[in-house]
Amino acid sequence: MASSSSGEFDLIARYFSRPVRRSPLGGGDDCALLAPAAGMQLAVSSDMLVEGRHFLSTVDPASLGHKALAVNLSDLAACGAKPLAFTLALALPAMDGDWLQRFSQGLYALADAHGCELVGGDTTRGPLNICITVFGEVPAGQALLRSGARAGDELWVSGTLGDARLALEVFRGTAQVPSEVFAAARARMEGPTPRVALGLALRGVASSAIDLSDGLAGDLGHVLKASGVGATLDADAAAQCVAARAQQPALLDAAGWRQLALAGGDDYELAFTAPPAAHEAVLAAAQASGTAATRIGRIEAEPGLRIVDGRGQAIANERFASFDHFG
Ligand SMILES: Nc1ncnc2c1ncn2[C@@H]1O[C@H](COP(=O)(O)OP(=O)(O)OP(=O)(O)O)[C@@H](O)[C@H]1O
Ligand SMILES: Cc1ncc(C[n+]2csc(CCOP(=O)(O)O)c2C)c(N)n1
Ligand SMILES: [Mg+2]
Repeated sequence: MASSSSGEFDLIARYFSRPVRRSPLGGGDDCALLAPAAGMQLAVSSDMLVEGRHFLSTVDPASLGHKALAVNLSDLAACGAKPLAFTLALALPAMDGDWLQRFSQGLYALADAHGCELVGGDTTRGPLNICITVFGEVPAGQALLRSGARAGDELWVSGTLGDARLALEVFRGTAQVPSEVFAAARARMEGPTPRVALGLALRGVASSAIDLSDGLAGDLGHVLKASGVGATLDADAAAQCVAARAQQPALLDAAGWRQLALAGGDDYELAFTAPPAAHEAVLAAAQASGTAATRIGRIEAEPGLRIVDGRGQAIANERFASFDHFG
């Protein structure tokens, strides 16, 4: 039922009603209409951001708008899907024009960069909460899945790991780092880059993929389970992917860097597998998409995740717990 004030509809009209060009119908009716091209499947994913749990109340609203969409686009990237459209469900404690202006700026900037149109949503009063559903398209049967890893495949990760967690620990007061290290880590925490171009380039190359949100070790476990395989993961190779390490190598010891890389969370990178014969094709996909790709292990027939150090020795005395809302 409509609210008694017209504020809700003014808000939607002012901040979230740009005309759509690629979809047959955007917001304003009871449903939006999408028209994926012939032969394409729709890829659909939802991610919610809750104040205090996914972001701090002090975050710049433009960053929040960016991140709310980025974490969703990251799921499309993991499936090798091309972004088409998204919906935005928003609970707001109050009507704050300045906040909404900046939030929508950050949101639309990333949406425009990916040709992904806002086609509808829902707006209500309540504790600050942002839920986006993205729709992408992928040629039928070509989506990258968690279930495709095979024994003998190489295991790869894109970009950098652990820096978002480092920034979170600084905000929590449990870590102290030089200001330039904090600035870079904070940018990764508040402004992740969804690896959409890499996901597209990995279609037909990667055997499986997942995006990393809860932490590499835990998220990799989903791939292993879905694929019915195991893996050996070189924790020190993964730990080389922490960008802060290049800036400040002595900040942590080897175990500390491994913790950030394997159990940091909030990375929004892709972990993916590919047969050794596709090694050069993976490097070409990484180069074509302007994203680093690092080999961090191998898929094996024996179930379970075996975490080793750079010399191949088992690491048994470190726990790599992934983020769990109810854990
Ligand atoms: N409330 C729900 N109802 C139905 N399915 C759900 C629900 N919550 C999660 N799922 C499904 O469970 C799976 C795991 O959900 P999760 O939110 O952890 O996704 P993810 O991609 O692994 O992580 P992230 O949300 O960080 O992207 C997904 O396939 C998701 O669609
Ligand atoms: C204030 C604050 N506290 C903690 C975190 C870390 N964090 C929250 S949810 C999540 C996993 C992905 O979420 P989901 O599984 O819901 O998609 C991570 C790593 C943060 N970013 N901000
Ligand atoms: Mg995901």
